[in-house]
Amino acid sequence: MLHLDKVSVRYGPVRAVLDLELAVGQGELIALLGPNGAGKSSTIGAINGLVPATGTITLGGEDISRLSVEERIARGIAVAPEGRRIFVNLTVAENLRLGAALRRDKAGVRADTERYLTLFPVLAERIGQPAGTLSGGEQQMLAIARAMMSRPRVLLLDEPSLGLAPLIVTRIFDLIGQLKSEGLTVILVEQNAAQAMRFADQVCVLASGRISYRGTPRDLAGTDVMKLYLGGA
Ligand SMILES: Nc1ncnc2c1ncn2[C@@H]1O[C@H](COP(=O)(O)OP(=O)(O)OP(=O)(O)O)[C@@H](O)[C@H]1O
Repeated sequence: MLHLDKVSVRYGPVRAVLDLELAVGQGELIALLGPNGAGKSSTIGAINGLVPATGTITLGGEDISRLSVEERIARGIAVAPEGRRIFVNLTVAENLRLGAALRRDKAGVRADTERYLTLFPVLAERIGQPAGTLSGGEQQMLAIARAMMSRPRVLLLDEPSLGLAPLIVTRIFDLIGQLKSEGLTVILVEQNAAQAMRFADQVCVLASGRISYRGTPRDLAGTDVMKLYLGGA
């Protein structure tokens, strides 16, 4: 579904991502782990087009490397960014509508709105409230629902657990697991390795812009990577 070939990101003299190779199949979830500054967010930015990158990115066989952010959204790439970045002064309903801004199928947008309000009932209860009045967990749910409103084939999730209580994190990962079970392809940047492993088909550890480890969650059991990220589990 999504393939990265020799993708690199530079910020002036800083080499944030170096010749990254990544392949994710339809309905797969790949977890990107790694310390602060490893290049995880830059990788997400390279895929959605917000960060200039070299190399080749293909989606369903089509080269999207030179397309704009909007063109990539139209082809099925959506991001729920780190820090959520919802529009705090707009209502929940308005945020959801913006997620579907590039869609012309009004009936489909209505049906998807219903669907995500059913999947995230707390958003239905707060549909007319400014998004800034939602709790952190609710804002994260809104960020995911807003991203899903563009009907993505690939959802990029940047640290969905950041700053949230464990119970809320579990709830959010349950929802991510459900979307994956419906065929969504997910690239997940996450510090909470235990949660990321629940649904991951592949785990990649980035260090200084390169992949230092790649394997299935089962391969990871008992390795140093596991000790580093799961405190010796
Ligand atoms: N806009 C920018 N200008 C210059 N350097 C940047 C910029 N954005 C990121 N960097 C640098 O690129 C490297 C990778 O950053 P990136 O945010 O991709 O890492 P990360 O793995 O997502 O880290 P974190 O877990 O802290 O979010 C870091 O050294 C960072 O300082």
